[in-house]
Amino acid sequence: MNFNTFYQQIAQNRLAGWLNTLPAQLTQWQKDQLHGEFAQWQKTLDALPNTTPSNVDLTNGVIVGDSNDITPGEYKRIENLLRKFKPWRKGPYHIHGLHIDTEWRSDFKWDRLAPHISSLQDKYVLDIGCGSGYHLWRMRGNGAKFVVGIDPTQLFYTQFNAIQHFINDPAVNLLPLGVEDLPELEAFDSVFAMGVLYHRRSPIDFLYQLKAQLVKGGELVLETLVVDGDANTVLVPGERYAKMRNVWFLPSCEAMSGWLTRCGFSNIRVVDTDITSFEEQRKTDWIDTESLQDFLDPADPSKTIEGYPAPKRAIFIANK
Ligand SMILES: Nc1ncnc2c1ncn2[C@@H]1O[C@H](C[S@+](CC[C@H]([NH3+])C(=O)[O-])CC(=O)[O-])[C@@H](O)[C@H]1O
Repeated sequence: MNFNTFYQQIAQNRLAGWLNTLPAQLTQWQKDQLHGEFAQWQKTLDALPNTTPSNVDLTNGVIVGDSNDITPGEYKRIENLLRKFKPWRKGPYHIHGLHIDTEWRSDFKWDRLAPHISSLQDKYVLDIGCGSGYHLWRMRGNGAKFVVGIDPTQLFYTQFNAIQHFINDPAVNLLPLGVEDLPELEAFDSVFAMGVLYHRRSPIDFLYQLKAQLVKGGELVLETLVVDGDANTVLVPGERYAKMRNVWFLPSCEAMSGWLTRCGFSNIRVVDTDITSFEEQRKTDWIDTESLQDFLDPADPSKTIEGYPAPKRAIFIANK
């Protein structure tokens, strides 16, 4: 929980303006965290053994060393400690041969979008709502110069730090912030916002917040739940959608493209649509909670348990 290295880095780069607001925010955040489960997780992080990975592969996955780099005792210790950070939702991670088989195959999403995005070589990249940061590592593997993820969920921040413990790459960072905490940085070449728009009560304001992080001409990669329909179709579910409470707006692809146009984005493309499969989201022994199978109607998996269309996701790419 020491952000000094991050501050030193951004003082030297185009994010320097962020130093006007960020240290005060993070100092306040740190004051609020010094108790309960989070304090316990910090102790668990401190107990992780230091290792020297023989290789770090962020191109084909997030693959850190292999089991020959460590003793069987260290392997067991790493496994026991990392299991304390369940549920592991986004991944998978391979740490010295230990396969963290997460609920989501986040690599599937990466494979769907990777052929369509601009090269991240030497780019500044921001991932809003990055979860445990799986895609941050893949962005770095794609050549990004400096990667920042933000996510306000304490557990995901902790999981990121567990992976960072083994990779130790100062160019990849996760800050425990929400999108609403960001000033208008206008500094990132690419901004990713995946799986977040439907959690926002004001999706148009959210799109403006994303735009405010991009340099002129920069690229937005937005992934969200969509429904079938025309430019005027938007589903606002009842209290729950697929058992999730905080789901607000599910537009059709046409409606979503219209919102992006209204917010001043150009060159808007839908590069992929995909119905979430049981291969991509499923229960594993790295989560103790329910998963997709429990969220769909057992008699008709094309519907959620509430009777809405089952989760279908689309990837939009646009420029500022
Ligand atoms: N105000 C907020 N600001 C930023 N993030 C937030 C906020 N509120 C919640 N989140 C975060 O947004 C993420 C959404 S999950 C997508 C993960 C990844 N992007 C993925 O594409 O796999 C989607 C899902 O599982 O429903 C979570 O990690 C929240 O903590």
